[in-house]
Formats: sequence, C-alpha cells, structure tokens
Amino acid sequence: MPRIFRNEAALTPEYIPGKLPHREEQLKQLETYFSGFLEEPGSMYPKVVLIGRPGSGKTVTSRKFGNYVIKSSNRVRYVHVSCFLNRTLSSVLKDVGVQLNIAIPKRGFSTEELLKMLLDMIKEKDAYAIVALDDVFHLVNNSGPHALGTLIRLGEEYVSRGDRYRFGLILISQDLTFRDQLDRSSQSALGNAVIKFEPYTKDQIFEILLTRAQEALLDGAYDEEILEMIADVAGIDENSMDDHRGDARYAIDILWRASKLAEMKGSERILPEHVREAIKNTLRGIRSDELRMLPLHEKIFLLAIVKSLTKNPNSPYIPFGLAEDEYQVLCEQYGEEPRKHTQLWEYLKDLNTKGFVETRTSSKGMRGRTTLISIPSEPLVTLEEELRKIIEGELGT
Ligand SMILES: Nc1ncnc2c1ncn2[C@@H]1O[C@H](COP(=O)(O)OP(=O)(O)OP(=O)(O)O)[C@@H](O)[C@H]1O
Repeated sequence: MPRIFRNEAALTPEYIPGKLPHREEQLKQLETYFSGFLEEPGSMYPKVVLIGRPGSGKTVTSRKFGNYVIKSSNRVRYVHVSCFLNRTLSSVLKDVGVQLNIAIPKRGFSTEELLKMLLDMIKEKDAYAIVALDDVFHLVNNSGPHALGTLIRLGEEYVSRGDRYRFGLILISQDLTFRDQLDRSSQSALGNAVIKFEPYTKDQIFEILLTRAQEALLDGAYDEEILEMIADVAGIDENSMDDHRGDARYAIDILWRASKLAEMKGSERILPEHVREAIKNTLRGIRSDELRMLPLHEKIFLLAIVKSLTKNPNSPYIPFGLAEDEYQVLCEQYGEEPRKHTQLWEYLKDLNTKGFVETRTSSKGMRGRTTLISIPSEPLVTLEEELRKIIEGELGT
C-alpha cells in the first residue's frame, strides 16, 4: 500500500514544529521581555500579554519560547497552564505545583493557604519559573478578576516576605477584555506589554502548511498546489465575512484529514478531491478538546441535538422538546440515568454561551413560545462522529 505520512504526529495539535513561520517577531519580543529575568532570575517580575484570534499561534509560540527558556537557563523553568482546564485559582496553583514537582495537598486548604504553601516551597527549593496562563479569560469569567489579580500582584507578596521574584507571567487571551475587568492596582501592576497575533493571510498559511507538510508527509505525497488550495479557504480574505479565517489550526486539520483520506483510499498522493472532502468534514469553531471537557450528560444532550437536526434535514432549527426526546433515547442506549428537564436547560444555556449551538425563541404557533436550537457552522456528520467517539471512550463501551 502506498504511504503518505513520514511523521503523522507533526500534524497533531500538540506538536511543536521546528520552525514557526511568521511568528519569529513575536518569539523575539518574548525573549526580549524576559531577558532580564533569565539573566538574573529573581531580579524582576515581568508580565506579558499575548492576544489574537483562535489559531493565530499564541499557544505554540509561548511553548516554543518555553523550549528556549529551558535551553538558555538551567535555573528557570517554563510552566504552561490551561485555564480552560483550570478555572479556579486553587486549581491553577495545584497545576503549577505539579509541573514544578512540588507536592501541594489536593484538598482541605483554602486558596490563600495553598498559595502560601506554594511560595514557601518554591523559596525553599530556590526555584524560578515563567508561568503561561493560556485562555486566561476562563479564569476571570469563572472565578472573578480577583483570582488573576492575586497572581499579578504577587510582586508585593514577595517583597513583604523578603523573598526574590520567583515568577514571570505570560497571559494568553483572544483580546484584552479580561484586563478591563481587573481592579486598578492589578491593571497597573500588569503593565502594557502586549504582543499581538494577527490572523494569517493566505500566503502565510501556505508557508505554515509547507513547513508542516515537509515534516509530516513523504515528498511525493503532495503538490504545493494542494497546500495552496487549503490556504485559499483558511487564510484571511478581505471579501469574506467569515471570521474563522486566518486560523492555522483549521488549515492544519484540513491537511491532516486530506492526508488520512488519501491513505485510506490507497492513493499515492493527496488529490483535490481529498481536500474537498476534508474541508467538508472539518470542524471550524468547535475544538475537540473543548468537547471533551463538557460534562458527560451535556455531551449526550449535544449529541441528541445533532441527531435531531440530522433527522430534520429541511429545517435549520429543531425545538427543545425534540432534542429532549432524542436525549432520552440516547440515555437508554447508553444505559445512563437521564438528567432532569431543568438540568437540560442549564446544559443548553452553557452550550449556547460556549458557542456550540445557537438558540432563538419562536413566537409562532398555537402552543406559545418554544426555544429553537440550531448548529449553523459545523458539519453535523463530523460532530456526531467526534461526540460518539468521546462519549463511548468515556463510558468504556
Ligand atoms: N506560525 C506557525 N507555524 C506553524 N504552525 C503554527 C503556526 N501558528 C499556529 N500553528 C499551529 O496551528 C495550531 C493552532 O495554533 P495555536 O494553538 O498556537 O493557536 P492559538 O492562537 O493559541 O489558538 P487558541 O486561541 O484557539 O488557543 C497549532 O497546531 C499550531 O501548532
């Protein structure tokens, strides 16, 4: 069977590529902001904010900078914390502790006590770290601005305990709305160091795809035109209103799917038809790690919404009641006790705020107002496939 991949892992979302085309500038800025801290750890408390739309390379640039930190200093560590996964200050502190090999108790202590323990142990170990808080707005939205303010104002804490500055801080977010929510003293402690990540143009996406393809695919498996075809749909386009454009994650995902299709069909190379099909099947706004994070029954309810919409191909919306019936059927299939009506409402509200579904209220009809649900921007087949995989994995079926 002909082969397509040289190293498939190079097309996975976690992979840190050898080169980051068009992010050299941002990487350099990070190195400059932290040079004082790296040369003389503890002498200052640098804080930098990275902002840009999804898929503009914030996470991968920060992680790449992390590799540079490890190479250039044997005293400073790099710690990357996802606030999508850790939405409270205590959970952030525990994650920092785990990554620095500092054992802090799992439960039974207040956040202030945990912070004190962490700082004591760090002092005792004489450790230094640059901590990146990814998707930091989740921490602010969930735990209020005070949680983040505490971390930003840690400088005062070090001074009052007569210790050196132990951390540098990188805050990653889509925009600066999280900063506006902080109190004045935290805002001024944070300062104005902001590095911007613009959405990628078609040419930039092309180059990113080319460097990734060189690592991931065999030479004969693709033509540059195939990469151009993907860059055309993923790069920003002044004439398009689509705000998912400029997203490297989307582009790389299409390339991976097209490569998989070529492999599955026994083709020697990736063909335009594989790309077309891959585009049709690639999730846009929804990320599978975000799906994974939903509570089990919220996932089952979302699957019920997807199934109801699939069964009604002529209508863009389905009423809440239909999704609820489908949910009961799914629970029976999975051998799960269904959640109550009010809980399903909570799930729907959450799915709506997270942008997985759109809702509207209808005033039409005899039976008063109903809530209508739609999923306008994702391919239902792929979403169903992805959800089933995750749910069945979780249930061990
Ligand atoms: N310049 C680049 N070169 C190579 N790969 C890139 C580049 N920029 C982004 N990528 C890849 O695109 C994907 C998305 O990038 P990343 O996760 O860094 O985006 P992000 O801005 O942090 O997005 P989000 O806000 O959704 O977390 C990753 O797989 C990353 O490796």
